[in-house]
Amino acid sequence: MQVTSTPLSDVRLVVPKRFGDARGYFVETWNEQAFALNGLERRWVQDNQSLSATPGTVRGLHYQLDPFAQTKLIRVLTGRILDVAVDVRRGSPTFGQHIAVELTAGGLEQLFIPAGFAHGFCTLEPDTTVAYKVDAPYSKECERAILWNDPALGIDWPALAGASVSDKDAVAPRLADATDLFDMRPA
Ligand SMILES: Cc1cn([C@H]2C[C@H](O)[C@@H](COP(=O)(O)OP(=O)(O)O[C@H]3O[C@H](C)C(=O)[C@H](O)[C@H]3O)O2)c(=O)[nH]c1=O
Repeated sequence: MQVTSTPLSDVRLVVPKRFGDARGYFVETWNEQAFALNGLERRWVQDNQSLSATPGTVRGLHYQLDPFAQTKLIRVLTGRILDVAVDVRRGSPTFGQHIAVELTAGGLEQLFIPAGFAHGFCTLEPDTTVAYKVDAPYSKECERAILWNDPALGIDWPALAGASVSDKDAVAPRLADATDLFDMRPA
C-alpha cells in the first residue's frame, strides 16, 4: 500500500497494492493493520455509495460538525472523479485551501480526508459510482455545505462541472459567509 502526503496536512492519497493476473486483479481496499501502520487508523462505522449518471455531476462540498464530524476514505468503483477537499478549520495555516485529485476505478486511488475538511467531487464519466467509509454516522442536524464553485476557493473544476447539482448544493453559502465551521484557534 502506498500512502502519499498532500499539500493539506493529514489528507493522504492511498493506493493499495494491486495483485494482477490473467483473470484481472485483487486488492485489499482497506486493512486495519496497514492503515494503522500509516497513522490512518479509524473505526469506520458506515459505508456509503453513490451513483451519478451524468458526467459533470457535482456532489458537495459537505462536512459534518462535531460531535459527528467525519473522516472519509473515498474510492471510485466505476468511472472517474475529480475529488476535492477544502480546509474549513478557522486558524488552520491552510484554511480555505484545497486539493483536487483524480480518483479512478482503474487506478484504485483512495483519498483519506480527516474531519475538518469539506469534501466534494465532480464526476468525469457517465455512471460513476463512488464508495466511501466514514468514522461517524450521518447527522442531518450536523451536516453543513459550502458552495462548490465559490470563486474564493479557486477550485479548477472541469468545464462540465455543474451539469447536475442538488438543490441543496446549489444554494450553499460561500466559505466567507459560512457560520458553522471548525475552529483551531486557541480558546
Ligand atoms: C450522506 C448521507 C445522506 N443520506 C440521505 C440524505 C438524503 O435523503 C439522501 C441524499 O443525500 P445527499 O444529497 O446529501 O447525498 P450527497 O450529495 O451524495 O452527499 C454526500 O456527498 C459528499 C461528496 C460527501 O462527502 C458526503 O459524504 C455526503 O454529503 O441520502 C443518508 O441517509 N446517509 C448519509 O450518510
